[in-house]
Amino acid sequence: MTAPPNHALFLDFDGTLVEIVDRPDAVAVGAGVPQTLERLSQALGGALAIVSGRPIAFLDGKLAPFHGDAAGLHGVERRLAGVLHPCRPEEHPALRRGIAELHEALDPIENVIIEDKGCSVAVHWRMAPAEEARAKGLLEDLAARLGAEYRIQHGKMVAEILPALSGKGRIIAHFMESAPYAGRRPVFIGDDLTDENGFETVNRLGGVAVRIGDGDTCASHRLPDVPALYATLERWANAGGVDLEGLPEA
Ligand SMILES: O=P(O)(O)OC[C@H]1O[C@H](O[C@H]2O[C@H](CO)[C@@H](O)[C@H](O)[C@H]2O)[C@H](O)[C@@H](O)[C@@H]1O
Repeated sequence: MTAPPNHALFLDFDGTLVEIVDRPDAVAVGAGVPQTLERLSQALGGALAIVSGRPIAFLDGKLAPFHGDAAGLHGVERRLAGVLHPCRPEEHPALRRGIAELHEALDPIENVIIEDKGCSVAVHWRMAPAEEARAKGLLEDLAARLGAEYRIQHGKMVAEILPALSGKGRIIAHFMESAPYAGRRPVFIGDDLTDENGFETVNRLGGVAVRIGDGDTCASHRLPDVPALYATLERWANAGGVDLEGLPEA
């Protein structure tokens, strides 16, 4: 069956294109998935973007040789049609000082991980669940001191501080105003709280949201897990585009 050539596809990374693992740097993309993404991107006329909380440089390292459109740090940085708008850590001096303070407070605590992403910072307690309250408390204190230019984003056993003008919904809407996305129907696939904001946007734009795994969601459709997504992407690449028929409802 040939899929109609009218979709734009947005894909989250952690929990969607890779399984959730204990250490943020230990994620691994399935064999052949970057090639599938490349074929699917070509079938969609380039209207395929990775939309993640990770830095774009990290995504590039994990997804090579795929090097398509991407939004990193929940939209703080973006690459569209090969043009990169990077995040600039030097524009965030107060955040940088705050990250140094977080290191002082949290480095002595075993298995709490600080992920410094330049213009944002995530604190992970997956390997130290008893430290959740302390980690969140320190981040909330720092966010309060940083003021209205920053916000907190909660995720799976992680919380992060980001520039306030970030969000997956906002960046998906931005991509949808530009070629080759404009005029297409957006489809966004993700797994986490951070993706619900993107789901709301594609719903508003008449698109389709797909949640990976369990949990309350405003997505209309659901896939059970990462392998099910891999199979779906492969099927779509072979069909020449996104085909929503048969996708389970949420
Ligand atoms: O927007 P995403 O691509 O889904 O990224 C969201 C955050 O995901 C990462 O953390 C999550 O995955 C880790 C690796 O599996 C896991 O150890 C952690 O518990 C999860 O919360 C990533 O490390 C963050 O930077 C992303 O913002």
